[in-house]
Amino acid sequence: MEEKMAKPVFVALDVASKEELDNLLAQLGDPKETSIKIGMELFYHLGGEIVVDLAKKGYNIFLDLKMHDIPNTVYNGAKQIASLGIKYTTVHALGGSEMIYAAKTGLVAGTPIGQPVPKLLAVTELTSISDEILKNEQHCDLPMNEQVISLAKMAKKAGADGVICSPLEVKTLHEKVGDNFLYVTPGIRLQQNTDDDQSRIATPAQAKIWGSSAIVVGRPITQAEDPQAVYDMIKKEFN
Ligand SMILES: O=C(O)c1cc(=O)[nH]c(=O)n1[C@@H]1O[C@H](COP(=O)(O)O)[C@@H](O)[C@H]1O
Repeated sequence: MEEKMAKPVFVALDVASKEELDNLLAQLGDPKETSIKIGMELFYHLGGEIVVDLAKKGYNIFLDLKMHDIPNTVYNGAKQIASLGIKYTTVHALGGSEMIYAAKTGLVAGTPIGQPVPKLLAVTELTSISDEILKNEQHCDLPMNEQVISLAKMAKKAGADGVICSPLEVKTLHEKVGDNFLYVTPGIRLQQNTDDDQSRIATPAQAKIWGSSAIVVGRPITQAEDPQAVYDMIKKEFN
């Protein structure tokens, strides 16, 4: 993500079939201008082959499998992921520093010679987690901002290239964790109110102001009447 390049807006392709995927991609335009996120719904259905195909077409791919397991298993999983031609992938920061380091070394070991190593992003607290859930279900004594900062510092030390967090936390993360780290933010909504599963949300313009390195947008694009128009509008608003 060099400074002069447009910052990526990853479209979360959370669809259930190849047909829906093809329909959506046809509406998003030139693969070389399009950043996509493939998550568990599509990957569990279609597997790695579709990822390789899409990478060959030129899409900038974020493969979001949120690994969270013992270090040895994550190392071997990351090694496989690195062979698919993707640019970004995820682990849960709560898996700990040893697991994050294992993911990083697995990615390095599995990347074909001459190819760039995929960027490793550690999910801090999911954007669906509210202050109440953090306190009452995770029994975390820290406020959300501090918990995210603490996980981001740990992930950076362990070898991650960046974190996934809400745009609401990015300004403080720049101050406390540094500018030379990626802050990739889902929880993007076009208005301030939503009645869905997201909790810590912001608009693309706010994400830009607070310094997100990239944003992830699913339903506001995929469920729009004109996904291409909304995608183009969000890219402009964020860059
Ligand atoms: O890792 C992610 O991408 C992720 C982390 C997180 O904390 N919150 C979050 O929503 N996501 C993903 O970002 C996408 C958001 O989709 P929408 O809520 O439809 O915009 C989904 O694919 C989620 O899996």
